[in-house]
Amino acid sequence: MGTDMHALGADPAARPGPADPLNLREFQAAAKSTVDPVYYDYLAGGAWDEVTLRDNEAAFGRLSLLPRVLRGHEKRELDVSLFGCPASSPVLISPTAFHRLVHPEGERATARAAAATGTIMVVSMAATVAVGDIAAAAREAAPEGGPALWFQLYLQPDREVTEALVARATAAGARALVVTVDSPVFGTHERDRRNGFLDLPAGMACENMRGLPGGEPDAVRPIAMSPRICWADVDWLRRSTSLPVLLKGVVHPEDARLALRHGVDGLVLSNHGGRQLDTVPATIDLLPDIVAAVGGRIPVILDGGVRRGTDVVKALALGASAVGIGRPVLWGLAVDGERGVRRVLDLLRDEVDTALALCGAASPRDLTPDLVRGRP
Ligand SMILES: Cc1cc2nc3c(=O)[nH]c(=O)nc-3n(C[C@H](O)[C@H](O)[C@H](O)COP(=O)(O)O)c2cc1C
Ligand SMILES: CC(C)CC(=O)C(=O)O
Repeated sequence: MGTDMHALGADPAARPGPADPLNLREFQAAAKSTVDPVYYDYLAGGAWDEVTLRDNEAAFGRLSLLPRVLRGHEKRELDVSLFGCPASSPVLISPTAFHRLVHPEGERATARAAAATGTIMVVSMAATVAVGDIAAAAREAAPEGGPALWFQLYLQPDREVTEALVARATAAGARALVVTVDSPVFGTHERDRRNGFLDLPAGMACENMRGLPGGEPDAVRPIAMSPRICWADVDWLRRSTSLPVLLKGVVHPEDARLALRHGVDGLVLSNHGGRQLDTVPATIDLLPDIVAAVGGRIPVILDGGVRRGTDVVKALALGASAVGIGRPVLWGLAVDGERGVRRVLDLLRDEVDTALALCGAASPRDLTPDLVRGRP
């Protein structure tokens, strides 16, 4: 056959075996069959009726792509640079808690896969491996250039505790702070209530929360979600670190404008994968308004429901600088540890590459809003 049909098959080492998942959905199915159903429900679930959870994915399906033709590009360039971090694709790893629930290596394996593929990983404050150990694992996998890790933070009511967390992340080499602001209280996950999943199993803990000020040297402090947190806390953080500060979970255009006024460096447009306030719109539906509010002054990264290269292309065309994936990384990790996460990242990168080519684009910069249409 003259075309490079199934180019993946060209390299025997990269060729998937008959049972290997071929796309992110197949990874989800494979994860579901291996992960303890209680933990699977924790990963999969959303808040209350899970309206937002479903809509994040459904909304991508309601959009069509209208490609351009005859553009004469030979190959695509997927690299992006965000806050001085070069990345091999516009897809980054959104912060998710508790990776050791699905694989004994936990965040270490995820970080190795991220480093090996040149992917930015946002480490969750609720990681089951300490950020310093995650960074060490990433350095082993890709010694040159240092790990492209960012650190996700819930601002703690006790500023001394937040300060200690920021100091740890900075010492580990984190290149940006992602402050999650959609969680003044924890959303209600009824699947977890029904299953009685209220705490981590013995031997697992939020390692970043160990030995913080005000506690015993080895004690693990609970993560506080506090409705008292306000813009003054963002101002304080902005003053107390030289790292870029992003806010994750801004969905209202007025808050996007406020973020600019408070000197925030970037936004992650996110509804927490439908796990906080239910019935918030799908993030892809909110993107045009947030992009308009920001007016190109800071990058907007979108997450929620990204499962295909076409989803990535739609978000970039509508003005996102990059997208994040949450659950798919955990599916890859559950199925095959570091290799599984690598495969998830590689599959999505290949899909983005093909979708760009089919849209007549040579890079994310060529994607414009006219390529996206609402379905009639
Ligand atoms: C199991 C799980 C744990 C999560 N933990 C965190 C977290 O610790 N901090 C945070 O800001 N967001 C957390 N999120 C939200 C993700 O960062 C992200 O916004 C969401 O998963 C994106 O949607 P997707 O899973 O559809 O890709 C979590 C999501 C899941 C599914
Ligand atoms: C431990 C939690 C704070 C993690 C989280 O954000 C989530 O499960 O959605």
